[in-house]
Amino acid sequence: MLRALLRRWASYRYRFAPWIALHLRHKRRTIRYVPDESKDKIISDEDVLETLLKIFKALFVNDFSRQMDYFTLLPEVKSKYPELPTLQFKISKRSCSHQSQNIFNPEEVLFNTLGFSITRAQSSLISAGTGVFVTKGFVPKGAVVSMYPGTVYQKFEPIFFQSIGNPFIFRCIDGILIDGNDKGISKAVYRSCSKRDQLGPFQMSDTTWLTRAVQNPLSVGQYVNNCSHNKTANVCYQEFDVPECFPIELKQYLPNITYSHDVPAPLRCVVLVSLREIEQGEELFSNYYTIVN
Ligand SMILES: C[S@@+](CC[C@H](N)C(=O)[O-])C[C@H]1O[C@@H](n2cnc3c(N)ncnc32)[C@H](O)[C@@H]1O
Repeated sequence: MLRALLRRWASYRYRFAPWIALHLRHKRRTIRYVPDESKDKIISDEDVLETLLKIFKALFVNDFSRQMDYFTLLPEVKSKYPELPTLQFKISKRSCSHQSQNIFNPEEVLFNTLGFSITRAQSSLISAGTGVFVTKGFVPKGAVVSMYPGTVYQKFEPIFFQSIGNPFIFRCIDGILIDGNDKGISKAVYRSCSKRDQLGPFQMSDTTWLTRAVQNPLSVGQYVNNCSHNKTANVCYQEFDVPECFPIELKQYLPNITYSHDVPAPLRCVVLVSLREIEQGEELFSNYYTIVN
């Protein structure tokens, strides 16, 4: 009996442990079944990488006046962005009249690049707090819609104090944990790890998801709520390991950082991928329960 129970628990790839523990007794819970661990991904890593590079490059170009350190210290970076001289002209004209450096805000860049924008707002579910909505445009099936920000902990790393009363601890399919809480001790840990990994003026991760003014508009995935029987899941989580070849100038938009400095593994990110077309005004819902056979 005990062995059967343990086997069942081991087959759960529960995404949010406290939420599962509280709702395990509910008979009508929604579950996502995956036939095999290798079949968990909806889209390929190459597609995820392509989308992230596309949006990060657009954010970088849009915000290029803040990137002068890259151009001065790493001249090869500038040669990768041939569109910059024209933009520089547009920006200097605009900043004279508006005292503004960005041409577009990050949500507009997202809309212009991927065809939709998302934001946090009061959930359409009663007492579910904040949720994430598509505010403009539409999301096609199989697209990267959002990212799950936070500090990445290997299975053996200490997370006890950060996890107390914390509903934002996400569990990856291989047991790696991501703490996406933007408050309290979790926030302090993320900021400290981010500062630790900074290379001179070059940031290796984004810290703005800890504030209301996000620099990477995809980094709100920690606020996506669990589906219900009336509101079925329209997105699902997918792990993505950042390859070594990832451009240094775009790392400033990655919303994840490893807890330990000396882990010889690639940086783990988690993206949310659309399971169907999602229209303007719809709330995003994921599934906090996954069973891998
Ligand atoms: C990862 S957080 C999601 C963000 C959360 N809504 C907030 O405002 O902070 C997970 C928590 O959201 C709430 N939640 C998520 N899905 C829900 C649902 N379907 N119904 C009620 N509460 C939900 C629960 O409190 C859960 O512990």
